[in-house]
Amino acid sequence: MKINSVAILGAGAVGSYMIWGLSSKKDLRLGVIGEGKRAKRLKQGCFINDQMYYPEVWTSQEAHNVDLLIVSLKYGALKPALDSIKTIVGKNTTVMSLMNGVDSEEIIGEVVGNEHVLPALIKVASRKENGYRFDSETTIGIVFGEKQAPFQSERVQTIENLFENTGLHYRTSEFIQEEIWSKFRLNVCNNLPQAILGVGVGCYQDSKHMKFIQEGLRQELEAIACAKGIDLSKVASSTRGSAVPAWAHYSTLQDLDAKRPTEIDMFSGTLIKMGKDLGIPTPYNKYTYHLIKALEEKNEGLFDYDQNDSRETCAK
Ligand SMILES: NC(=O)C1=CN([C@@H]2O[C@H](COP(=O)(O)OP(=O)(O)OC[C@H]3O[C@@H](n4cnc5c(N)ncnc54)[C@H](OP(=O)(O)O)[C@@H]3O)[C@@H](O)[C@H]2O)C=CC1
Ligand SMILES: CC(C)(CO)C(=O)C(=O)O
Repeated sequence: MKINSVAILGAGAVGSYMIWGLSSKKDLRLGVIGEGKRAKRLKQGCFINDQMYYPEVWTSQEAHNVDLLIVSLKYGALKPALDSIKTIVGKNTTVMSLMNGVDSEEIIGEVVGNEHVLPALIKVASRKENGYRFDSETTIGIVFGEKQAPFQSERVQTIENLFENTGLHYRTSEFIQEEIWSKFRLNVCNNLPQAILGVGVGCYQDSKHMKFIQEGLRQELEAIACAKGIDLSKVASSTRGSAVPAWAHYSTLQDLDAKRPTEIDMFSGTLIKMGKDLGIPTPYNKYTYHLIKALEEKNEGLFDYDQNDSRETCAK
């Protein structure tokens, strides 16, 4: 088996890493999904690390039964794109979601069948800056694998062959669910408190208060993982091996800074729902969820009160 065609749904920061790597692959049909204005823009090329790339631009129908579909959407765009994913996936399509969080695979699996979905995650720091930009050398890259044996399945080997000699960094894992949850822990514990305070990631080392909040989030997440049978001790700590400068802003803070909606529903929102189903209290996540939602409202101008606003709210 060989992969002859790959479609990328979400040609943003993560999608650009995949376009960059897979464009070097001879004999591969590489397309990005886009319709209307987005298609028009994508046809002008994708500017990545100071170079222009021209993947084909396909509608969902044109991409039907592609060998590999890579989903790299923001969480808020996933549900609106499910019809498109359903159209793209054919009998032979494998779907790999590189989205953060722990439920994109399940959401996609519900509409296309879980047998099409190969669980995965990506560790990359890619950002919108004169096109998209990342450091390919320091990128940890894609981790993927079967949920159960045989781990070296035909589709795993086929994807390894696809990524070979592309410059993409990748590895396979026999503990993919734990790997995904470990990345989730990294995001929930590091992205969220710093996003509320609006400071670099060094805050967890420099402030015992920030560390305290981080710990609260971590304990709730680990209790939920444990109740779901996810043994996080099976994978090395996801923070090990990736040096991050103290000033670094993870994606949630980047979203707030750019006045974009965050993916808080995918982080604390999912944990709150899971906690409710499992009878596990999640007060740190609830507080964090509502504060980040309120910061989104602040960005939308909800609290732009002015001196002429005559409404009275509470007593002095
Ligand atoms: N950025 C990073 O370094 C990392 C991000 N992640 C995760 O990866 C996921 C993607 O993030 P990121 O790449 O940063 O997000 P971006 O916003 O950069 O990219 C998402 C892309 O999806 C496109 N899109 C939205 N809806 C559709 C649709 N219906 N059809 C086709 N394209 C669509 C958007 O196009 P348009 O702009 O036209 O709306 C945009 O280009 C998130 O879950 C994130 O948490 C994981 C690791 C690192
Ligand atoms: C931590 C990082 C950069 C790792 O890929 C990420 O996922 C994020 O910023 O949300």
